[in-house]
Amino acid sequence: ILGGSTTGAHQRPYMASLQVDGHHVCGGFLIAEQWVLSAAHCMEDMKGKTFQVLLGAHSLSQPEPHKRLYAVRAAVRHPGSNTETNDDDLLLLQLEEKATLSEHVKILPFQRQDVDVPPGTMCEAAGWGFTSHSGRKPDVLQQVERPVKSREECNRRPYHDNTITDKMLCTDSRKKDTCKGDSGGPLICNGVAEGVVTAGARVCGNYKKPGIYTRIAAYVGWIDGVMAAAEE
Ligand SMILES: NCc1cccc(Nc2n[nH]c3ncnc(Nc4cccc(O)c4)c23)c1
Repeated sequence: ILGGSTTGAHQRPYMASLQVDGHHVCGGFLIAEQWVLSAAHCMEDMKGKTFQVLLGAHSLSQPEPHKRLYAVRAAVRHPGSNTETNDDDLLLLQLEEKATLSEHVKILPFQRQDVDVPPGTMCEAAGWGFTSHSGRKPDVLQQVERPVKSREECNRRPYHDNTITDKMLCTDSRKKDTCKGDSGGPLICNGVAEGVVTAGARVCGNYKKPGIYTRIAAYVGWIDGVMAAAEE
């Protein structure tokens, strides 16, 4: 997160850190007791390594009473996701067991109505991604407030030039923005998860490349279907 601030400890108890070999690689968030939603691109540089999901954390390094690493029973990428585009950039992670919910570990509701967030709506992103262009990694959770930018404007040059589909949304990225390591985290508008951070052009903090998010409401059928199928 560029240009943001440290979150109050455990004020975002739905946040997940996706870890490979004990290192934070992506964000994610708890959408059900045994399910974390994140971004498919987070699984790209995995080379068959194993994911773990850290819940209940504020600091990535310090011992905290409610921090707990969960093994992943299943990782389900959206079938439309691929390395060439930002399309369908969603990943569902089934935890090895149900998360123990508490004041520090909670489910974040997501938007189920497939209606665009009005441009200008102030939303929040959070994560443990880069806090500087030089690649500084924070130890504690960061957050930033960003206004939604209309798809019509976001699709113009010099912005994203017609690559933003109806299943994506944009936020202004002037100085304050998401960055490497924030992928997979939520965009929260009025207390509801509306988007999932996707890297897009990978540029951070440049107004010419607004932040891009996958619109969760456009994938409710897929999300419910994957979770239901695992219950059978
Ligand atoms: N703001 C959009 C966004 C959301 C999530 C991730 C990303 N960026 C990135 N995703 N993956 C990456 N691999 C390498 N470098 C990256 N960005 C980068 C790194 C240092 C300085 C800088 O200005 C930008 C990214 C960008």
